[in-house]
Amino acid sequence: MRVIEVDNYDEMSEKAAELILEKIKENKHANLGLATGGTPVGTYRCLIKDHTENKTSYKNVQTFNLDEYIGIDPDNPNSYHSYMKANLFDHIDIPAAQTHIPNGNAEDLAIECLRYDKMIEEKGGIDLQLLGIGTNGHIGFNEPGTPFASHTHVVELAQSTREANARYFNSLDEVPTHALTMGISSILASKGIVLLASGEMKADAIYELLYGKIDEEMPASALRKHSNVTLIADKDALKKVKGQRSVACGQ
Ligand SMILES: N[C@@H]1[C@@H](O)[C@H](O)[C@@H](COP(=O)(O)O)O[C@@H]1O
Repeated sequence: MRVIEVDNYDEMSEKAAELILEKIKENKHANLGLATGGTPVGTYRCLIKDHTENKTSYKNVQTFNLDEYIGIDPDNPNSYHSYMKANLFDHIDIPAAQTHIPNGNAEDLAIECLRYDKMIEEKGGIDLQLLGIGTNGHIGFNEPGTPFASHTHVVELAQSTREANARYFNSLDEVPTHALTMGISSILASKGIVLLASGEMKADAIYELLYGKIDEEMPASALRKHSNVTLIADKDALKKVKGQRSVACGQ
């Protein structure tokens, strides 16, 4: 795993946007895997700024989001559909039909999961997957204990995840209990992965990711099985690994 240490959130966001833009320059038909949460908002802001100033085009890009809540309307301001529109899609030239997000309101969720994986595969797979990390090490909505072999599936959210995400809702009761998420195996199928982490809150998870066991109880540790992962983390997120950086943290 390549580790890029940056000073703060803004530098992390700029670096991540740079890697995404490099990918689009290399291949204007790039398939991008996108994430939600607070962490990638700055990256999306940098992409929007670049689009405005340098006119990088997304006309041929396809995007695939990691996850979506079950049981809230796509128009609900807290859905990941709304998040993606507000934070990125409404500000760049990507055609709506090329933005893909699991449908948490599908009549048959099992069929929706199969459809989503099949669609990603049929479109050639993901070239670059952007990821955040939960304080308990979750990626997407893959909570501790999720099999590494999992594909897109329905999950029951951990109480700690619901509490962490309650800041976006009026109350904890409003936070959905379930979600659809790409599985660990779907994530590992990406050709390249960029994981972002900022702030002290993520320091334990980053320590475990780099130095803990590769274990299903720590979902992000599966990333150590992938040969092309870049972690961009700020000083606060890397706080616990200081002095240990010479230890190999690869596969
Ligand atoms: N499903 C998302 C994850 O994709 C995200 O990585 C995580 C961390 O969120 P934040 O970036 O706000 O810390 O939260 C949510 O649960």
